[in-house]
Amino acid sequence: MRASLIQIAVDEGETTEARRLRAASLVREQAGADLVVLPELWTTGAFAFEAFGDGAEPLEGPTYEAMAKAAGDAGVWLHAGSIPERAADGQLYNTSLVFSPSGDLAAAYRKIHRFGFDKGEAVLMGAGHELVTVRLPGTTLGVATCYDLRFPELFRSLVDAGAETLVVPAGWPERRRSHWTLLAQARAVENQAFVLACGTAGTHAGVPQAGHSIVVDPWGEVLAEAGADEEVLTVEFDPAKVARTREQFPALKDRVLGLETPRR
Ligand SMILES: O=C(O)CCC(=O)C(=O)O
Repeated sequence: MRASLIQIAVDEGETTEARRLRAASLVREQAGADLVVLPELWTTGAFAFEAFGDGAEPLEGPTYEAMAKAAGDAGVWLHAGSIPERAADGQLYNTSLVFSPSGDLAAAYRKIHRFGFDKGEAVLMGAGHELVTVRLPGTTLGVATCYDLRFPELFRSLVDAGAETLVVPAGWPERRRSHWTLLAQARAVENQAFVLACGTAGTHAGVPQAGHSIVVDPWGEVLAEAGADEEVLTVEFDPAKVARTREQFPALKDRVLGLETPRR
């Protein structure tokens, strides 16, 4: 399986429309790949909180249209990263879109864990509540977004739902890059799954982005890692390695569920 992670730069000098056109053209250039991944909130920037309102789109808005067409033109599965979605009731969500090679929407995932504690995304956007997996030929994707990476129970639930390849678009900041790399490897090792984590490059809202998109195999080995700048990270991997790893080192079978909290 060939995957291309498009670590696009999100800088304020470029308009959303220009970046959308550029992203669509980068997706088309990946024709021949099986799966293409874009990062989180690449139209506005994950830290450009004041742009979320104006940059918000209905689910089937301009980014949906452009990405559906690009996926169909390239004939690839496309995880188009996430958009600030404005739902019919006006609520904003950080929503990821996955398209099939015919350009049809295969899944939409509203980010469950919102980042910012008492500000930013955590107060501006609503929380998703649904796990999302997507069946591809040869593997099942489990979908999560950025800050979700810090919550292992979400990934375990995705594994229980059949996920073998965990796809994590992000807008991760440079100042916590060591956590990004460590957590991507941890999620791969503990779930015996591939992790494809695609970040952004550039600086927006004064926050330098980490870049360093990374692909980790079910044994925790880093198959490919990008640098800090805009880059397309392409990697070949064998999805059957998930089943082999889980069979040869069957740690997932030793889970003990339903532990009780001790009474004091
Ligand atoms: O968890 C982190 O350190 C970064 C999370 C983040 O930037 C996000 O979810 O947008």
